[in-house]
This record gives sequence, structure tokens and C-alpha cells, in this order.
Amino acid sequence: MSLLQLHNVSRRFGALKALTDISIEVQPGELRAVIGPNGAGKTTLFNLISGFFPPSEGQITFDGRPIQTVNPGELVKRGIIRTFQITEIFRSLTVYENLRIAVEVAQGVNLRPWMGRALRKRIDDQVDELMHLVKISGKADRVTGEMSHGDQRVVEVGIALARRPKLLLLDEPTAGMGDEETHHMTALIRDLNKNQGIATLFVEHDMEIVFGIADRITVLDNGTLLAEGTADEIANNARVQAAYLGQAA
Ligand SMILES: Nc1ncnc2c1ncn2[C@@H]1O[C@H](COP(=O)(O)OP(=O)(O)OP(=O)(O)O)[C@@H](O)[C@H]1O
Repeated sequence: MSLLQLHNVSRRFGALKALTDISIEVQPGELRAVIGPNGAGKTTLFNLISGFFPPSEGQITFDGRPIQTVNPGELVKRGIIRTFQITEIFRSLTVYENLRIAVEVAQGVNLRPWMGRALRKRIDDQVDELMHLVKISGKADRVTGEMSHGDQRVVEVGIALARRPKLLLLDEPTAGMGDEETHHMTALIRDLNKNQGIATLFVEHDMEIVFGIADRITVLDNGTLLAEGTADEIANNARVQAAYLGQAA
């Protein structure tokens, strides 16, 4: 069964058709890139999947249940977790503190005035595990606001993982990063997908990254689904070359 299914989904803003008749299926454990020229509808697609607004038409199914009218908070509980282009961290807190809050919130224990030793140990272990997963243990005591943009985004991914996502939505995960940071983030996305089996959809403008790590690629153009397939299929697709890659070259 597909993890996520969009069936004939459209979204209009007044007279503007941001997405038209989109049908997509994402399998569990898949790493998929969503690409397309500016204004193609990538962000609108993410907004629909994460419940920021409903489709004008069509159905969206996640984990076998319709979600097109489910609100973002409930979708987070069901396992759809999204990170944004703008980092969402507590800048005055350390890496450890940020991740600890994320774990406590995810566990529903953040407002407890007192925590038993066993629970505290479990939370501590999860924070350690998260830092290990995103490979930031060595910077646990750094104040996040003073870290590089790349490191901040890594912390943000850690925060997202605290929710134990079934589907991770990454909005331009390497935007604004230098070469080394880009390499680190790209390796992290691939490792999380391969080792943790987290299905991941990411919007990315850097074609080297897209073609380097994605299992499948969805190409949007002007609100329509232009093509979908493996990296090889997309690279050899004449319509994609004409509409997008040719333009980018
Ligand atoms: N909330 C909104 N209200 C009105 N129009 C919108 C809204 N969100 C998106 N649009 C329009 O929908 C179209 C698709 O926009 P969208 O942001 O989804 O494209 P995109 O592929 O993410 O572009 P970019 O790569 O530039 O971020 C654009 O014409 C945009 O102006």
C-alpha cells in the first residue's frame, strides 16, 4: 500500500490554478525529489500534504486514511513532519536543549513540573540518539543561534525526527549552504532514508543533489505533473529537458 496518495488533486487561488489534476503515489521508505521551475507548484504541493490548506478538488490519502481536511497539528501526530526554508529553532538555546524540548513535546511531557528518574533517563537517551542520528553530538553545548546556517538546519532535522516521522517533508534542505554543509546535509538525508527507512519528499533546486540521491523524481511545471520516474528516466525525458533542465542549463 502506498504511504501517500494524491488522487486528481487541484488547488486554485482565485482564478490562479497553482496545481491541476495531480496524482502521485509515494511508497514507504521512498526518497523522492520534487522539482520544477519557479512557480511550478512545489510549495503548494507541500502545503496540501501538510494540511496548511485543503485541495480545491481531489483526495489525499496518508497511511490508508483520507487527510485532505485534516489540520496540520493532527497530521504531525499521524507522522507527516515538515521542515521549512526558514529555520525553526530556539536560537538562544543549545543544541541539546533544543532537541530535549523537541523530544519532551513529542512525548507530551514538556509541561510536567516533575519527572521521574526512569522517564528522565528515557528522554535523555532519545536526545542522545537524535544527536547521534544527525551527527551533531560533538556540538551538543553550542548555542544554536551562534552556529552556522548548515548546522542550524541539521538541528532542525533533528527536531523533526523527534516526532518519529513516517513521512518527512524537506523544503529546500540545502538552501543557502556552502559546499561542505551541502554535502553533510545531503549525506544526512540519504542516511536517514536508507538506515531509518523514513519516507522523504524534498524540494530541491540543486540538480546534482536531486539526481545524486533521489529514488524517484516528480517534476512539476506550471501546476501540472510533467513527469515522474527514476533519475535516469527523468534525465532522458525530452519534455523535462525542454521545460526545465534545458532552461536551467
Ligand atoms: N497562498 C497563495 N495565494 C495565492 N497564490 C499562491 C499562494 N501560494 C502559491 N500561490 C501561487 O501558486 C503558484 C505556485 O506557487 P508555489 O509557491 O507553489 O511554486 P513553487 O514551485 O514552490 O515556486 P518556487 O520554486 O519559486 O518556490 C504561483 O503562481 C504562486 O504565486
